[in-house]
Amino acid sequence: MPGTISSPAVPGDPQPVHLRPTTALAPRVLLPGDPGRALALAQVVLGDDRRMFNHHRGLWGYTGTAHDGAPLTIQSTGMGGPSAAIVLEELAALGVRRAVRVGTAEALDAALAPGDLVAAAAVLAADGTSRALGGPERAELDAALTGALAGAVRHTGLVVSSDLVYAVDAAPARAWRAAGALARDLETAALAAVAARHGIAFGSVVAIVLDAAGTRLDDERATAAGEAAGEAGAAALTAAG
Ligand SMILES: O=P(O)(O)O[C@H]1O[C@H](CO)[C@@H](O)[C@H]1O
Ligand SMILES: O=c1cc[nH]c(=O)[nH]1
Repeated sequence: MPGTISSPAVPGDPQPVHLRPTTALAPRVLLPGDPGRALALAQVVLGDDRRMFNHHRGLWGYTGTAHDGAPLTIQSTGMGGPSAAIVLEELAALGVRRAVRVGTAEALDAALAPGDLVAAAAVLAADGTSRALGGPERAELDAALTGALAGAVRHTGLVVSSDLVYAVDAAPARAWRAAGALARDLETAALAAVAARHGIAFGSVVAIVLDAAGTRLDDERATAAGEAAGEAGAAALTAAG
């Protein structure tokens, strides 16, 4: 019918709607939440052939050749599980096979210092999106990517994903800490659930921007920490080949 486009042929395998790529994408991708981090990483980990391929919905995406000579895409997911799930679902339809979230997070473990990087070996799903997708309460992330990240960062372990940055109740954080979670973000669990549905190898590394005592990094140091997570993610995609 004029003025319409064909609906997805296969439920769960949609035509990209929120991403509008203007060029082919790489089969491997870094997934920062923050579009600004996507731009900063594009300038650091991609060569001179880098180009922006998406700005629709403010989801800045870049693609080019990484320092290992292979194509690499960097796509921001926005904040929260629902946005992240949309983005990875559409990247799956666009052929992505390996993905690493390169994010920021709040520490639960008092041993973590602001600026520390944490590789998520596993994620506890305390968010609505991963549960709506039928994901497990606890998901293990890709062993090869996690192993490569673990070699580059100070902490590797359990991360939890929730739906609230501004919590209204301290009890959940106490329970996550008791379960051994080192840090909390919003997207790792949702991305793990989408990745599992599509057979995408998925890892996650997060920079601590708020410690367990409530000390928050200033903008400059938080930006640098997020970029360090991004560089660790790019190196892990190379190392885990
Ligand atoms: O810095 P990014 O990757 O966006 O990740 C974290 O920062 C946002 C909250 O400040 C949430 O998206 C959270 O998961
Ligand atoms: O979940 C998060 C991640 C980064 N910073 C926060 O304050 N919360």
